[in-house]
Amino acid sequence: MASAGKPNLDDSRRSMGSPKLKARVENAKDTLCRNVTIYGRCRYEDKGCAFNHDPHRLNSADSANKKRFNVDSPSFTPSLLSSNGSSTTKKPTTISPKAVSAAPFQPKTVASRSNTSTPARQDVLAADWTVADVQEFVPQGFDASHVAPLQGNGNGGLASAGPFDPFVAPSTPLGTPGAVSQVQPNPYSHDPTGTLGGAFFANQGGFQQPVQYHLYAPIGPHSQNTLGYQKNVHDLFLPNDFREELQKKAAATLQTLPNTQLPAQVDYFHSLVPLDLTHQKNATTFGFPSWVYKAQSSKDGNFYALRRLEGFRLTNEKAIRSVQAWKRVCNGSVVTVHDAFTSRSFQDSSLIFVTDYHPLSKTLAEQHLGGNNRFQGRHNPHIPEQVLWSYITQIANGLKAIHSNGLAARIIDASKILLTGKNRVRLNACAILDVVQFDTQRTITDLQRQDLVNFGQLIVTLGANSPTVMHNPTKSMEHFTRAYSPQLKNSVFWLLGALQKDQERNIDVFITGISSQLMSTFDSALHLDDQLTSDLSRELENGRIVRLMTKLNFVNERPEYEHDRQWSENGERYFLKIFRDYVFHQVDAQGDPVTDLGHVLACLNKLDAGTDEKITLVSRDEQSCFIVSYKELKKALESSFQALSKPTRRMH
Ligand SMILES: Nc1ncnc2c1ncn2[C@@H]1O[C@H](COP(=O)(O)OP(=O)(O)OP(=O)(O)O)[C@@H](O)[C@H]1O
Repeated sequence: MASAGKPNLDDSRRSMGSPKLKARVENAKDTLCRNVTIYGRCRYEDKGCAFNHDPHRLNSADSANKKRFNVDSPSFTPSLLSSNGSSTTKKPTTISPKAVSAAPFQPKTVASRSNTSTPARQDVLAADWTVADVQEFVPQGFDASHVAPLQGNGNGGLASAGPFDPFVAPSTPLGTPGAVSQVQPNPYSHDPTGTLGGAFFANQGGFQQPVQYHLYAPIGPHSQNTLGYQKNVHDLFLPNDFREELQKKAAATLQTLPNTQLPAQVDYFHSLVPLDLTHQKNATTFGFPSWVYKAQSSKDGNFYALRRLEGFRLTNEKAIRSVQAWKRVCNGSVVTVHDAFTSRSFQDSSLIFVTDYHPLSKTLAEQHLGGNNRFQGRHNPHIPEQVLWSYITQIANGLKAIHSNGLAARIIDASKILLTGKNRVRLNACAILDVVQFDTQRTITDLQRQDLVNFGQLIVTLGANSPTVMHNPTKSMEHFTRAYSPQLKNSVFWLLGALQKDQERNIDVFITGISSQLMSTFDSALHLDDQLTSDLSRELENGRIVRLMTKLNFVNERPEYEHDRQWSENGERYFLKIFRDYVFHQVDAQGDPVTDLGHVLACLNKLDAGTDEKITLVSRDEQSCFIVSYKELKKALESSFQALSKPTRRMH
């Protein structure tokens, strides 16, 4: 009930000189910092955090301090509790002060993903040789788990390597001392420890308390020419096409193939689904027919791509050891290699390579050349120069990582480069020739120069939209010169001449030569990053609101409490019941339902934030009318939910 005699306890409007505020700052010293409770320590302890960081000091404090955990406690949850905000024309309603101690919503159990989706490993079809069998010297205490992402994550899995934020002092060591230098921390990644991502309890970092979670600040980029009335509900959520793409990728990842002839188990993989579009045996690339499958790992429950080389017999155990070096190539332009082993699961002797799986990816040949020589007559659209430069930049990035690891890609072919997103390419099927043609006499420098030549031929082939264009080099170069800028032509010519010994030609020199194009591709990547951040911020609210609605629905309309006056028709639950009508069941002047998503989101956000704004709630029979603040509703919801979570507290 809105009691006239009580002061208005609206903190946000208080002046700094308020005696109550001063008392709060005093009290903070006696309040254990919530960062200490949650994380064990507060990184702002020496940087001005006003709260107490020594639990012992708190324990020894006199009992008067304990009394300070009351409505004035400067905690994260708005804890002002009084009957000042509500009024009823029928019966006075108060909220129990116990609501103040209501804990925040925590899901009770979190099922481990691998526990639910992963059957136990069965070692019935053990392989003859695996990379893991053949131990190799690993320099400086290298920990493979730091560089082996389980799924491609767009930045080559660096997120798992303990990214480094140059603006934040690290709270934990970045990795084992002496970790291999190739595993560079990504300065653009977010703090994976979550220490900054969660609620920020101390009065630090410019946050005002309470944090106004219901305030929306749209993050750019914004479309320039839209007026207010042109906005619609889609502006609040992920763009439809992006959502659709993510859903299709998830569906492809989870696809299974019942009644398949494929083996049920290949070493530690199961649920194989073929990814090849044709059943034609093609041994041109590797010297053996190769097949690609999606499969789920029994070790970690994740999905991988398995490439099988049919009929391969391993004669030299050192050959498969060469894959160890590939496991260390962790780059956004290379499909990460995880493992290799021989297997008899396909009733033959096969060599299996395990790599990242990129759902719904196509090869560049499928995208631009009409598949593998199959539809040569088909007209393929011309690839714009900017797209070619983007491919060149990404492939150069991949080659740089490969060459600086002392390796060579050996296959740079349109049929072995994956398009995993819009204009996003990754070198695939690396490592295979290192095993299959282990006995090659060519030096690594020679193979790296050959990579550059293959790279040049790939660009000419793509530029001409024809897989056979390199059969007639003069004609193809003439075409390329006509269709593209001199800078692009010169770069490609330089690559094609990489085997000439006249001058030093390596990937570093090439990258220096195309630096202006690197900047433009980098800028596009930054724009994409901005766009994705903006899209992500729209989704930010959804998670919170789902949790809030879940809580509301837990509390409202429980049949087992139907005759419990304490539960549904009395006290705080009654507010919530009428509040539910206020949010979802409003009708307009004609009695038609109001389905205004904006109203729902605004109400729920205010509820989540516990604002001081008051609303009028009218019961369905129009006999009761409450004026109640969101702050009180929030407390009512918290305490009702707590009562549900703790059965012993039930009132019957
Ligand atoms: N790591 C991967 N993740 C997802 N899909 C992949 C992966 N590797 C290959 N694929 C898909 O599997 C299919 C077959 O790949 P493959 O490399 O065998 O190409 P191909 O066009 O069949 O060439 P070839 O005729 O030489 O075998 C392609 O559609 C490709 O997009």
